[in-house]
Amino acid sequence: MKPIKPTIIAIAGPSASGKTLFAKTIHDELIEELGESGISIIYEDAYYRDQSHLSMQEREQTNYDHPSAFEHELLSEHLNKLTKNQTINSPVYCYKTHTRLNESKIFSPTKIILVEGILLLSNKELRECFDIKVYMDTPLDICLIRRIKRDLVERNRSIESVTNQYLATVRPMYYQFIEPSKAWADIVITRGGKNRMAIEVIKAKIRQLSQLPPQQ
Ligand SMILES: Nc1ncnc2c1ncn2[C@@H]1O[C@H](COP(=O)(O)OP(=O)(O)O)[C@@H](O)[C@H]1O
Ligand SMILES: O=c1ccn([C@@H]2O[C@H](COP(=O)(O)O)[C@@H](O)[C@H]2O)c(=O)[nH]1
Repeated sequence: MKPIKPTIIAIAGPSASGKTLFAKTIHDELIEELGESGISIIYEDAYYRDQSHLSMQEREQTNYDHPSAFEHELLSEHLNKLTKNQTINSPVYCYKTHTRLNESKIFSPTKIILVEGILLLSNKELRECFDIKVYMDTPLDICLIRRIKRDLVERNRSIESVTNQYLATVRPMYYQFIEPSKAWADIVITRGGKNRMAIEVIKAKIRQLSQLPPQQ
């Protein structure tokens, strides 16, 4: 029997808008039903360019909110392979050292692939890989509060480094690249990663797609 072509769903939007929480909630609530080969998540952040050739001071100056910080060409190559039911070796990124780890993650195609990241809809090649494009439209001030809390606890940051980075790059790049990319979205979600109705709507669509017979 011919394997089903994976359906790729992008979840884009500003940093700390709830993309990860939204994707993980959908994944965790469907994994038992769909099984390991049914649904998985890929993170755009894993495709930040390696910076091990730079000093720590130089890495701290990088604009991580500009499209050039990502190896989008590798991500679109990987998504194209997955749609052909090929396995990929996904990079692993570390926020604390701002580098890729010396390891990769073997990632096998699943029927549904959720891809989450800030700049997924800003890149034409990537957009062409997505079957459904979702944008988390959480107000920027709410995102900032959540980002401060998260980055202090999970990403080894000080309040000063989070606020400096926010003013220097996060906020301007949001207005230049992320907010305009909303125009490409099929579905715009308000109120972040806990919007229960939005979670249920996407789950229902995934269930419907998962029941389709193999394509001829
Ligand atoms: N609706 C919400 N209410 C409260 N906290 C939330 C909500 N959505 C997300 N968060 C929290 O905000 C932080 C950032 O969310 P996250 O999903 O990591 O955002 P993103 O992946 O868009 O950067 C996390 O600590 C998460 O648990
Ligand atoms: O080394 C790094 C890499 C990324 N960032 C920041 O992360 C966010 C994107 O991740 P989210 O999970 O969507 O928040 C982006 O805004 C970068 O500024 C970083 O600080 N350091």
